[in-house]
Amino acid sequence: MGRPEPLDRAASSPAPLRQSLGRRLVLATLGFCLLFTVLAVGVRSWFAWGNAQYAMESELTLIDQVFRNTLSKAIWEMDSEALTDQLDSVSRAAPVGRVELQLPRTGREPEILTRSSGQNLATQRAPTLSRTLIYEPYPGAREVVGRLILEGSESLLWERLYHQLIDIVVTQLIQSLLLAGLIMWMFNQTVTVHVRVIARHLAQLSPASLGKRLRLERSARRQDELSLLEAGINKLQAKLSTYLERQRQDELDLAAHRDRLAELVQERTAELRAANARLEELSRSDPLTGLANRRQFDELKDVEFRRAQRLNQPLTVLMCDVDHFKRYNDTHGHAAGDRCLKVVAETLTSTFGRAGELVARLGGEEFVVLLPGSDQDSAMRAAEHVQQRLAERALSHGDSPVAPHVTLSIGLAAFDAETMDRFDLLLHRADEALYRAKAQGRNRVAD
Ligand SMILES: Nc1nc2c(ncn2[C@@H]2O[C@H](COP(=O)(O)OP(=O)(O)OP(=O)(O)O)[C@@H](O)[C@H]2O)c(=O)[nH]1
Repeated sequence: MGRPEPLDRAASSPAPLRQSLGRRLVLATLGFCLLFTVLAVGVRSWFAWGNAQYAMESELTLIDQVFRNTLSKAIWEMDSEALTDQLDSVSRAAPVGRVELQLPRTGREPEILTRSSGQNLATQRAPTLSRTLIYEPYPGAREVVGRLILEGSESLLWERLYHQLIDIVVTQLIQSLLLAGLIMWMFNQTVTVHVRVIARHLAQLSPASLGKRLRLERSARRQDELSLLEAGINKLQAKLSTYLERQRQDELDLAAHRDRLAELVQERTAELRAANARLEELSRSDPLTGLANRRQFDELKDVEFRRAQRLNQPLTVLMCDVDHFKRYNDTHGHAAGDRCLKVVAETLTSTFGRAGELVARLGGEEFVVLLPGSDQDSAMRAAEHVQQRLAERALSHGDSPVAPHVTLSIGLAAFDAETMDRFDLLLHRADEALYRAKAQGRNRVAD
């Protein structure tokens, strides 16, 4: 068995990852976190600004409460030195950017005394507190002595916001980065690791390993999309395995059928060959005696004749005819006639059994013997020997004037290269000799 081939060669090793899901998720999370950080910083800064304004307003209120009575008293008593000291003290307070004291004068514009911290900006985003100064020289007598306007220090506001802003940005960034890291770690632990296991499993899959189930290394209690994917892959493998097994079985059955068919074809071919050989033999042999028939004789006679011509070898022909065979048939019956013909055939074949010698039945009670290599004398002796052997068989012939048993008349002709240029002439000579043998009284050999 060779090494099992992966289902798909292209998938045998996973392609290198150009972009991992985890990396994309981290980048997206980071982008989102940065956007979120910017928005959160903006919102928190807005609230921080509001809180700073509120805090500054509280501080100004406190300053107002601290200095209101002493200022009112200094104005009432027209103690300009104390008033100046008080104003300077108020303006030196950190939250105060500018302080203005309006002193009403009868029939004239109010006198305005101002102090600035020197760092105040012109935009006036800082809170402003405006209070009426009232002095009570004795209980129940309330006198309005002026108006105190406290403007907060905007530069201080910005400074405080700046410090808060750094805190906000740093904490927000840390939050975002921690969140992105956490998401990345969780995604890696819960998804990416298992997706890689699935990809590796699929890449190593081959027809031989279809039975190996995919198992994700995580709690079996988890039932989510990855569980669906795991179950789906295992189900698909099982189906594929069944399908391949059935296909393998079908192929085996098909191969068995094919082999059986090939055997049958071989058997039939052998039978046909044998039948053809048998037909061929039948077409070339006499069915009654089994001797060569005229067709086979005609095929071989010319071969032997040409060989005798070429090699200048002797060749003789015996034409044999059963004497008064018609009478034999009439006396003993046709079936006995058949048996008689068989005995004559056996006698001939047992006498002429050498290689190249051919005994054929030309038809009826007429036989021919082809004797290559035999000259006239030896052929004569052989012919007489046949007659003798037939006589020994003593086949009774009840109506033969020649002998009480079946006899043969034989005409003999030898090949003569000078007078015979084709076989028919030799055969004709043998026929003439047979005619002479008959004419001379039958049961003899004539040449
Ligand atoms: N039983 C049998 N008889 C056959 C067969 N073929 C031919 N014969 C018979 O052989 C006989 C031949 O008769 P003829 O040609 O007159 O020859 P004959 O009687 O031998 O006379 P001669 O040749 O002059 O001695 C006929 O009666 C044929 O019917 C055969 O296959 N079987």
